Amino acid sequence: MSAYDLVVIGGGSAGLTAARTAGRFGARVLLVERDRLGGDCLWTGCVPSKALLHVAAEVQAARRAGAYGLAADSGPADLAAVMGHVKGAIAAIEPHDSAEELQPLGVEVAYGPAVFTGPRTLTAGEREVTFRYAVIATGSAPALVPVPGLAEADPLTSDSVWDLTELPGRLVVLGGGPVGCELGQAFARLGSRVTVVEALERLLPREEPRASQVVQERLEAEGVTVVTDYRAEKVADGMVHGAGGPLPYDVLLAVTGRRANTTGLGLEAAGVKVDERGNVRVDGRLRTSNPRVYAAGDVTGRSAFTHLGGTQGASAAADALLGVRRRIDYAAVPWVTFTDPEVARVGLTAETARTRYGSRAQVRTLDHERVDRAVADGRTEGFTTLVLDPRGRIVGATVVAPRAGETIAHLAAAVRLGWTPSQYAKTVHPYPTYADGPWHAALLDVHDRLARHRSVIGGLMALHGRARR
Ligand SMILES: Cc1cc2nc3c(=O)[nH]c(=O)nc-3n(C[C@H](O)[C@H](O)[C@H](O)COP(=O)(O)OP(=O)(O)OC[C@H]3O[C@@H](n4cnc5c(N)ncnc54)[C@H](O)[C@@H]3O)c2cc1C
Ligand SMILES: NC(=O)c1ccc[n+]([C@@H]2O[C@H](COP(=O)([O-])OP(=O)(O)OC[C@H]3O[C@@H](n4cnc5c(N)ncnc54)[C@H](O)[C@@H]3O)[C@@H](O)[C@H]2O)c1
Repeated sequence: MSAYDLVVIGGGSAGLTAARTAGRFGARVLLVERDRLGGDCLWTGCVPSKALLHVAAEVQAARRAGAYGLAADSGPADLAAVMGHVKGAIAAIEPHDSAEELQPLGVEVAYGPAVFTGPRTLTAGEREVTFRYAVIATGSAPALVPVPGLAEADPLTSDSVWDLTELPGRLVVLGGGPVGCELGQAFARLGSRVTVVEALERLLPREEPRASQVVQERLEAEGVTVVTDYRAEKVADGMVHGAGGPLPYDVLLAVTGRRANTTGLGLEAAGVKVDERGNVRVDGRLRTSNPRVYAAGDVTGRSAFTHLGGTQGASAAADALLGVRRRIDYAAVPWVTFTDPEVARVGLTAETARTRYGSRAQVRTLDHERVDRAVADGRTEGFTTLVLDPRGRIVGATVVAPRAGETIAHLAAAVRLGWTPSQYAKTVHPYPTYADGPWHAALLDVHDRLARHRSVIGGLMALHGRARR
């Protein structure tokens, strides 16, 4: 039986980062992967989706070229060529996540499913292993909602959509969350007739209502049919059926959420408990109910993003091996939905702030008609919202704009550091960029405060004038 300081189960974003971190500490580390290193992000998530969105954006730009006197091509794209670009991006990134890259860090890789056999033992494929600590980083998988006929219709999911070789004619996307909106827009731009169906009253229901509205208007302007408040009741005869009428499809894509991968892991043998939603239950230090076993990434239900999964993986490894407690400030973790325009957020929405602070919450919104870069690009539909707590600190922000994902990083720092808008505004931002949105939103607050303290400033000016006389 081989013994390790740390055994990491799952070689996705969370597991790879946990293993690399532990390897850098000089620990004896085993990473167990049942399939292929890289996980969801590399093979079926972030990388393929962003590569697809890139091609779709280029196709969209070509379609608009007619407005500037160039011959615009309005036919459908060649999906095989598009997927060639997607696979190229995966192939270029794959080596960074490989066993060869891990080896110099002292991380061993074993292939096969990991199954706990006791609180400090597991099998990794054929091997029996003991560990001082383990990190469960087995991720999540697409979950089908229990709609009669849906499973039988064998819809595509975000796992299998990458195997398409021909562009769907009529594509119905069940689920208007980030995956549904990103993929729905991409396929529409490539030439499919897309219907995005959302059970709740708006797309991207976790975001600011205005962000949902901007995205819906954009999708509709690009030919997508958006159906909200629609509960699918049955799938039969090539149609989704619900109170809103039948929705016929050639290809059905079900992207209605995900479920943690815990089946067959032997969690009971390890004394690891799951919560009522099937996620591995963790405390603030990412320890499970077995203090020798940690969990990180999607499997915890406390992360659905690569950057957060990685951060959790590193924290879990440092906590286990060094006793270093790195509290993750979840309130300051940004995320982005990569539609066009992008929807980027950190922290509270205006509504959650009002629920928490009542009327003492303050909200500053700047329309991007006031952002010169947006005007130059013809992209003034976006906006920036800053949400302030009663002490005037930035506790939330939403940016809707092209490249909002780049803009949100500085706002995440502001939330983490508890900055007020005036502290944020002290950093000079380059002109003309979309970062002007948050900067000017912060300046709005500064100017408002100046206006409210006009008499004090008047007094100061008078004093200064007298001193100079
Ligand atoms: C379409 C799509 C687009 C996305 N886009 C983004 C984005 O733009 N930005 C972003 O931040 N996030 C994005 N995400 C989310 C992101 O992909 C996930 O949050 C992230 O990949 C989760 O990482 P993880 O390490 O927790 O799990 P995973 O990456 O799923 O890795 C888990 C690994 O564990 C292995 N495994 C499972 N069970 C066992 C077992 N018993 N034994 C051994 N190995 C096992 C699996 O084979 C897998 O390799 C997207 C997701 C989807 C579906
Ligand atoms: N850019 C990113 O960081 C990114 C991109 C994609 C996905 N992700 C993450 O991956 C996870 C999964 O994303 P997702 O979009 O699959 O799930 P999700 O849970 O975020 O969204 C699913 C949507 O489907 C809707 N829905 C549920 N049942 C339905 C039904 N019967 N009919 C119609 N609609 C229904 C839900 O109301 C919800 O809006 C999310 O947590 C997301 O944050 C991140």
